[in-house]
Amino acid sequence: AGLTALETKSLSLCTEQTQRHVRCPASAATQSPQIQGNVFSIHAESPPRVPARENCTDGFCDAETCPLGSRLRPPKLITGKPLNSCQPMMSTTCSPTLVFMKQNCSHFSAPWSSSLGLPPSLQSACFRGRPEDSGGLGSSAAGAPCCRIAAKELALWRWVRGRRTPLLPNCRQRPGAEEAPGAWAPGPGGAGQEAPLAGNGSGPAKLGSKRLPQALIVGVKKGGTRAVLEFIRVHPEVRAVGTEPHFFDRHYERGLAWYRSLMPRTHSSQITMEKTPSYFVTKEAPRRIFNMSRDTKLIVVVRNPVTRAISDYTQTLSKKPDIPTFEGLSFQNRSLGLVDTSWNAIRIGMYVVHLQSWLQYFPLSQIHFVSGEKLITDPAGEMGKVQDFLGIKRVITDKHFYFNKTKGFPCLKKTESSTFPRCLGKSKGRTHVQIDPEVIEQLRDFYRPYNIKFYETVGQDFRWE
Ligand SMILES: Nc1ncnc2c1ncn2[C@@H]1O[C@H](COP(=O)(O)OS(=O)(=O)O)[C@@H](OP(=O)(O)O)[C@H]1O
Repeated sequence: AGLTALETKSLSLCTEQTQRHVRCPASAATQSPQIQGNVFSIHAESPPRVPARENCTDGFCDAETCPLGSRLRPPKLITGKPLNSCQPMMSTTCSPTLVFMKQNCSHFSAPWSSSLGLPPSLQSACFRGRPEDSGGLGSSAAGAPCCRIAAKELALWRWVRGRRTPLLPNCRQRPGAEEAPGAWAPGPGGAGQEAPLAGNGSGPAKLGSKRLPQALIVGVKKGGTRAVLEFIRVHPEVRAVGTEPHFFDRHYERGLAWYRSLMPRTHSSQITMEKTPSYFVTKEAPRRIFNMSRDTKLIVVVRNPVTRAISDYTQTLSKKPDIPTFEGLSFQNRSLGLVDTSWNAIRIGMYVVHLQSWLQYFPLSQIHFVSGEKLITDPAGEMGKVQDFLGIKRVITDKHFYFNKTKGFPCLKKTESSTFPRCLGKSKGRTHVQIDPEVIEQLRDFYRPYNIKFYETVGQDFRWE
């Protein structure tokens, strides 16, 4: 069974940019293959900026390094390449479907291509994936040899065929492995409401609709937001966007329909979520979120603001080694103890200041504060409270976590998409730069009144002193 002309073309429509983002599975997961005229293409818009591929590792993308818009480059047609030399093209294959498959690829073991019924030209272009292609997700990378690229191609192939073929018959599939919802999603819908899929009761229709989120993790940067999102999405009643959409801060002009198109498909009983930590310090975000829905539940992961600032600085330093010292940036006048509140790393930690904007639109009962510290020492306890807040059964419990000594953090025994244990990526749980203890003391003094006011406002003592 050879590919039709259309299918052949589809494989040649890949972009350089997408290749660079091949490690951004979740962001890609919102792209949708589209048939445009006679060719296969990607629904695309220009990105605000393009992160380097190496900044987008582990399937977890940092806000700064992997903005959602970055993947939305207009596709370039790669011409003149014969199909049987398309390995690089395959690695640039450009759709959500494809990248989602990456997550499942550890469920396959090669050889797989012959089981696909692909033509020999395509089979020869496939290869056994390297272990790191299995998703690069911490300890799960030890899984079966995996064909990330092959898996993508398979997904594309299946998508083009317009049906969901059974998973590879000759491949080992781990029990419990399941395809991510939204994997076979069509292009972005119209208005901001639900977008149910047309269907005949099989395939995508089973996956539900794209809905605007009912709950958001709005902050704070470096508080532990990724951990909360990855932990909560294990819950069967929660589906979440993997990358940070930055809709309410950077992309608001794109409209709710665009935003909704990024969402995973959910059933009516499921909660759609996303996390973008910068919302918490974005002046317009509370009003914009309120305008989307006044019932939106808000989660804020807070952490000792001094440690948070150092974490923030450590992250920036890892990308820009030439920046001034933390000590230098923290003060307008160090000897006078005058802290520079215009520096974002400092300003973000003045939680009570930012909270005021939220309280103008949302009652406190609609905002849940997670302790970033307890999230590390007692993840199940903190996640229990998150589940209560979301009004869902306490499914995520102690038995979902184990402490990974190498990582020094709690990790998941299994995830939403994999039965392998998984820790967060390298950018989570970094060793912090050493800071002059005197500066730390000065910053503690600076934050104390803000912290106290914050505890009073939210009725919770986070014990950062
Ligand atoms: N289980 C687990 N594994 C790894 N890391 C964990 C975990 N729980 C909380 N944390 C803490 O999360 C901090 C990163 O916070 P965020 O995910 O909010 O960062 S970001 O704003 O999205 O960049 C990160 O900060 P650093 O330690 O400074 O890197 C971690 O301390």
